[in-house]
Amino acid sequence: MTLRALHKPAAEASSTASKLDLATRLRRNRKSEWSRRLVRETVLTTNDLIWPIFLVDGSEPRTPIATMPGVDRVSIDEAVREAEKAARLGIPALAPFPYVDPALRDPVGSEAENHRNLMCRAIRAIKAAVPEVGLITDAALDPYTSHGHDGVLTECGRVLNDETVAILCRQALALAEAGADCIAPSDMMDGRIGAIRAALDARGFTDVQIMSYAAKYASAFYGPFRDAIGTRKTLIGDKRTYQMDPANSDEALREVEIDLAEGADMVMVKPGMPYLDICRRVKDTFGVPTFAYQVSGEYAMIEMAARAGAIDGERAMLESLIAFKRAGCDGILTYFAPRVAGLLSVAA
Ligand SMILES: NCc1[nH]cc(CCC(=O)O)c1CC(=O)O
Ligand SMILES: [Mg+2]
Repeated sequence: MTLRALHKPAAEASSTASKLDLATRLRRNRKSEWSRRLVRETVLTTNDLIWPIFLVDGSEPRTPIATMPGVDRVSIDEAVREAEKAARLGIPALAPFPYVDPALRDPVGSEAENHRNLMCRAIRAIKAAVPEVGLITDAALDPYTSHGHDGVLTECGRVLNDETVAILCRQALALAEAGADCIAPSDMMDGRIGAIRAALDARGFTDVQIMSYAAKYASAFYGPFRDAIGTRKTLIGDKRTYQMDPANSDEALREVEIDLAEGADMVMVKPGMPYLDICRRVKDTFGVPTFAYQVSGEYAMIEMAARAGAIDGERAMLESLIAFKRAGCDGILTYFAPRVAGLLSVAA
């Protein structure tokens, strides 16, 4: 029986059952699709999407990532195709991440400063072909270090803050020089936003934006990402001396406040779904462009559960993304970006 067949006249539907005397019945506004559309408080649009992609050198155009079904590492040529796809679908920006040849990794991440590295070559190629798609490029050393940390590691296992920030500034300059529109420091060193802003400005890159990974937690949900960029096996220890404790919320506001004072144009909360309370507090407190990263482990949970038949993948994807909008986010970094954009363009 279809839903339409259930729409019987009220008189016929009500009969002997005893009636509650309710002035307000919230279900009235939910009774049909037109009404649900009318009272909907938030919308998800293609303008809300940032699409993270993984780059790799070599002869293969695409290599799969076992823990992220449906997401591949792509060559630079293929990344240009992805950027063209983003433009076609109306996705505003891409966030590329490199799988760096292990032979190029060293303790201080020197390859990050190489103006001819994989990221810089990809940025130039994408910007030459599809200049209208924004490129939001990660500044952090983990793809480039032999130990997988986001900064310089001492022999006794400490990640050095100020030494790392100096390198991040040079990395940011290489990215900006290659044509990056926005630098996204994801390392969680103290003071890096101000230092990167000053370095960019000193070299004339005053229009290059900074999206700060401001409240980034030491999370188990980054597992598949570390497979994608090849740091899961090499990472020594964990990142709890620089990424935030999942138990903290007030501290996230301090992180955001400081990054804004240092010149961040946009801020990010990461991971996403387990941290929607943080998104809401950040948006309510500062009223600045606020983004969330629906990270690799969140993607994997939804996608793998869907492939196993446990949940409806398309609905779970859309529900997870509208939740970010409801929590106050202006946009979401999500591996689902092309799929969602495809759906939204069909719906429009
Ligand atoms: N600078 C590292 C970085 N940048 C983005 C992610 C994770 C993104 C994801 O899981 O999708 C990470 C992982 C980490 O901190 O170990
Ligand atoms: Mg900070």
